[in-house]
Amino acid sequence: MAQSVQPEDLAIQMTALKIVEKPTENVPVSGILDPVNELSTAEAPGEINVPSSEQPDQIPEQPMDTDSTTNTSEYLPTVLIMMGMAGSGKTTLTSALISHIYTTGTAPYVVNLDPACNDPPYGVNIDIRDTINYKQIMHGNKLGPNGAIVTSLNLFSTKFDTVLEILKNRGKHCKYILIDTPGQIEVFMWSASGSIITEILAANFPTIMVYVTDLVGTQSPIAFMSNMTYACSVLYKTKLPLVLALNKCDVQNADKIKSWITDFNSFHLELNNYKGQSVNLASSLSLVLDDFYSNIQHVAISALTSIGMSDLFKAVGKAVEEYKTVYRVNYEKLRKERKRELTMPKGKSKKESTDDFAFSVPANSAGGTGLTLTLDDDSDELESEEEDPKLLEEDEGELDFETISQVYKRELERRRQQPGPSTSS
Ligand SMILES: Nc1nc2c(ncn2[C@@H]2O[C@H](COP(=O)(O)OP(=O)(O)OP(=O)(O)O)[C@@H](O)[C@H]2O)c(=O)[nH]1
Repeated sequence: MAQSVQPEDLAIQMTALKIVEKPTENVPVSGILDPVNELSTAEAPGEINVPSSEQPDQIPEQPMDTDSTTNTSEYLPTVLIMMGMAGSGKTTLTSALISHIYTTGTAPYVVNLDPACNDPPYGVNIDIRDTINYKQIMHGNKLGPNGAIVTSLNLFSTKFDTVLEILKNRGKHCKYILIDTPGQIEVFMWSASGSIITEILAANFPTIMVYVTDLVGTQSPIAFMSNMTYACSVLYKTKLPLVLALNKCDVQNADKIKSWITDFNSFHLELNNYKGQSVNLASSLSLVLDDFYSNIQHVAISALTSIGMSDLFKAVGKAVEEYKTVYRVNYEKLRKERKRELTMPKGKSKKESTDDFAFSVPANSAGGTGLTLTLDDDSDELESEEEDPKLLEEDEGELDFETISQVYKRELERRRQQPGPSTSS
């Protein structure tokens, strides 16, 4: 049954949140300034706890271009966001990637965004579970499991500026930042917080979606098509480069799936063996997905035995190039467009082209139960912010993402001050 959460309750919970960073044994974090001091001078709204017994070692600092507007991500770490259906092998793959990255002589930085997961088999630097008590959220707000995941992510995203500060500092000393996400793709992908987190990351680092597909579970063309439809929605929602990791090749040969991806006819040939309405749908969808396949790379891997890890990293390398030449270029274009609109005199149709602005928070996009972020299309608050000259003076590269975060917080504040049944499931 649908549940609702009083926003004022969540606003109170939000203020008590702390981002906890753990430089773990497995994932040493090195050469970093004292993050507590640094963040306090940076006026970050969140707090971080670093156990004093776990102070990081020193390593020489690498040069990094801090100008986020110039697309020189040479020294920036690559963010890999692990996506995929439940049980596809995201966590196992994250573990395999960590091992592989260690063999190159560097340590990755690891973030867990799944509030409901069991202890992962690797060290995590920032774990949403250290900030949010998922069970408390579920029981305290009378939510179901998915509603509690959405609410946990929404609460966590309000502190993501603190996480970003940490990642920027730690990222000077690592090549990869790995982000594990909940198995419920739609919960992450179609929640406002999922969009905010992904977009903030993509604005600051080369960010690649690694979509993990379970080869065993996608042997029938219908199951395969369902899975690819999900992957396609991730690609078009984020517009980020996507690498398809065909996982579990140790127990299931990937040749058939690869041929379906590369050869339209071989998929249709297989479909002929099936009957029913879903076959027609799969057949029609395959026409659409042909274009999708041409935009992605696919690699057969085994997260369990580490087969294919080198190929996966090669694909990631190409995806980073794509990020720089396609995503980043489009982002800069849209950012300039957005800035031009913001500086337009009042009365002009400044929001005309923002509907298809890839990086804005979609109205009514929070989805699910829990803390639902709903921005009115003609929000006065948003307009007044657009006209705020202070905002216009801010770092151009981060303007849109600052705005998202501020709008989010202000929306919570507004709801807190106007109690009423404004969240719904
Ligand atoms: N044979 C084989 N099993 C695998 C492989 N990768 C993962 N598994 C198994 O698949 C199961 C699910 O793996 P997880 O890594 O937990 O999958 P997940 O996508 O993180 O699952 P959720 O967190 O529930 O979304 C586990 O039993 C793994 O051991 C693989 O490459 N080969």
